[in-house]
Amino acid sequence: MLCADKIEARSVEEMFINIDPIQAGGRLTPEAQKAVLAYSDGYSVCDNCLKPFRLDYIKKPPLSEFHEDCAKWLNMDAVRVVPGARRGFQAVASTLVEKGDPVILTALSHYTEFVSVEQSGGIPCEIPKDENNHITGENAAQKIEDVIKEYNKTPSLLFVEHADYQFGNIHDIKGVVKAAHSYDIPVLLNGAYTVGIMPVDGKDIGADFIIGSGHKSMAAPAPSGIIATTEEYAQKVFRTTQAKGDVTGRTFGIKEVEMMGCTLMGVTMAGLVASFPAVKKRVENWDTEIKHSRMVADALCSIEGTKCLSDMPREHTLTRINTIESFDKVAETHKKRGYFFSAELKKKGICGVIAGSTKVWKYNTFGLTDRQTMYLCDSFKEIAKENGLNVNE
Ligand SMILES: Cc1ncc(COP(=O)(O)O)c(C=O)c1O
Repeated sequence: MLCADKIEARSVEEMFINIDPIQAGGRLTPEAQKAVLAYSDGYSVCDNCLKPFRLDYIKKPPLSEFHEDCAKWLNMDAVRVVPGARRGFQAVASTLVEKGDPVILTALSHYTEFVSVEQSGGIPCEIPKDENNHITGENAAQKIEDVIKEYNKTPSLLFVEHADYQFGNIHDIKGVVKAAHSYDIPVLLNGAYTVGIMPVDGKDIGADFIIGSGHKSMAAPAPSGIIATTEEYAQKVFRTTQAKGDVTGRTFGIKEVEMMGCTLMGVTMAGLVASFPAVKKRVENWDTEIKHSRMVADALCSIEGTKCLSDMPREHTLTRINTIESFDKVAETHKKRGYFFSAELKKKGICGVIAGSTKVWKYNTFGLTDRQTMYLCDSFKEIAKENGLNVNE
């Protein structure tokens, strides 16, 4: 059988409440699903690529408008699309980091940030998290001082997560930016878990770069994402090519080096653009998302022995939970061992918790309705009670 024959219709989103920590913000809107079908061919958004030949100038479909609107929406000066947040990190690091430069990351940085530093030959230096799993301006300032002393060089870039992938905590970004800017270090804000799900105001935050992930948080197909920056850094990161053919003398005009000319030429671009109006609207509902997240965290914490490892009350929809003293105790004697938990959730139509996890695990409530949220709370409590755990109602 050819592997292509094994790709079947995917029913997860229709049949289950999906609380997978990385999938919640990337589910397509109906508009994006329609656009994906319409633009399923290879270079489909390039039908009307007229002079100047570059993705961000295309008017039909309205890609140039998307670039402008997206920059405005983030209160930044310029935006480009990239195949995933990681390619945004790569473009910035490749522009600003020289071999041997120290680069500041954090103890909660994603591996793709480290890899982008590695590709550029930089030396990663981590800001430690504090006892509350937060990255603070104070710790950032201290780390910068230490790094300058150790390497006798000012770091060329600082990465910080707006909301981190481990705890879903929101960090002291303004404090970190203030510390970095007092040493003239540009700041890249990793908005993989914020751009597209909660309001983000670049000028207010003061970051030099904001990176978003389309498939994680902008209801777009993978791999997609955006890189937003200021006028000053747009000149650098979006510089155009100087390459020249030495036989024919050809030049390549307005193609941007870090974007390799053009980036998202088909279905990913169409999906990102089609979801954008709904994405802009949904960030305004962040208060409701937080209310839902708090309801679920409270329901889980009402189960005796369960501890929320993320900030409480929740300020984000991604949450890390410790059930070593609750569901894992059940797993010790259950005939399905740790698999009992995901199996019971599945019976109730809930998926997204890694099968076998009963110790420390993550979930994401983003996008659930009121009814789904209440159902999820009740389901966790029911599973607890049915397996002999105490629930504090
Ligand atoms: C915090 C964080 N940053 C960046 C990424 C990479 O994003 P992308 O897949 O869009 O490149 C991830 C992916 O899991 C992530 O969790």
